[in-house]
Amino acid sequence: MRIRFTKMQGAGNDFVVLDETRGLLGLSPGQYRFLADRHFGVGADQILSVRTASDPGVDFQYVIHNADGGEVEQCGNGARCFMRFVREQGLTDKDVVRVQTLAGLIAPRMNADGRVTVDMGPPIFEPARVPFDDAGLDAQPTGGWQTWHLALSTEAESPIVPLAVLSMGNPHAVQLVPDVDGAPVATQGPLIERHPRFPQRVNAGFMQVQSRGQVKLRVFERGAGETLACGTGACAAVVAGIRLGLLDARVDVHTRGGVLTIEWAGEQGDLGAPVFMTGPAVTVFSGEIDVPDEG
Ligand SMILES: N[C@H](CCC[C@H](N)C(=O)O)C(=O)O
Repeated sequence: MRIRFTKMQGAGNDFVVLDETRGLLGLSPGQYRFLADRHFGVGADQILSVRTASDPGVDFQYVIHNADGGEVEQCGNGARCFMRFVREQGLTDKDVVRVQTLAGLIAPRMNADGRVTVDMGPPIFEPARVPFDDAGLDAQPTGGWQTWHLALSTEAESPIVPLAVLSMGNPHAVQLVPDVDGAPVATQGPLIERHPRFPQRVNAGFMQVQSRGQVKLRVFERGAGETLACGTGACAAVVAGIRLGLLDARVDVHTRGGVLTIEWAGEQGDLGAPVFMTGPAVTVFSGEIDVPDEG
């Protein structure tokens, strides 16, 4: 099957974007994996599908697949690229669009400076909704909130890691590190991602707090490995930092691929306040590719 695609990136988190507004391609997990493959396909962290929405008042549907072919609920950097794509492709002339995702409605806005701000909706803290299996565990009071001290393997000398656990529609486990560049992302990332207490796996964040308004972040993403940036990961890390009493309401998140600005009013106690993420969205190139039928 020959398909057209657009390659995009948001702070170095890269995507293959497919316009399915005129008909669904019906791709299999294997075909998504092929498109994401950096040697045999196009290469991307996620595949984003742009589809029409059925509900009145909703402009588009946004479907996300990780590089491993699995469909997921949300992708923040992808939401910014989604906004740039629908404008550049002439699918809308609106400055703000309402987009239906598996995680619920989001509202990306194209700013005059070319950056995109997305209302990512409110964070979710209930363990069962992350989902996180907290059976038999005691949350450890940490700052103004809590962390969960998880052994990363059954071996005797396994590290015990204090994790802040929450969801942005997709699951996140965030830990504080003194130096993000020296953090054990490659070793602990996969162990956290597939930890048995996360029944749908989890994105593993490593956050270095530099001040109440500046952090550095690396994320080992569920289904993609370490990416240069993770938008929902940046949202989750800042919300966790605010709840732990370490951050103010507006934070610049320095990732390996660029800077994202996250704002959350939850510090004033409104835990249901939406999280706003602002950052870049870049079109790299468009092309066509033959996708093998078996995928
Ligand atoms: N790996 C994530 C999906 C992509 C999220 C990330 N690329 C972002 O910008 O939010 C997950 O499995 O939940």
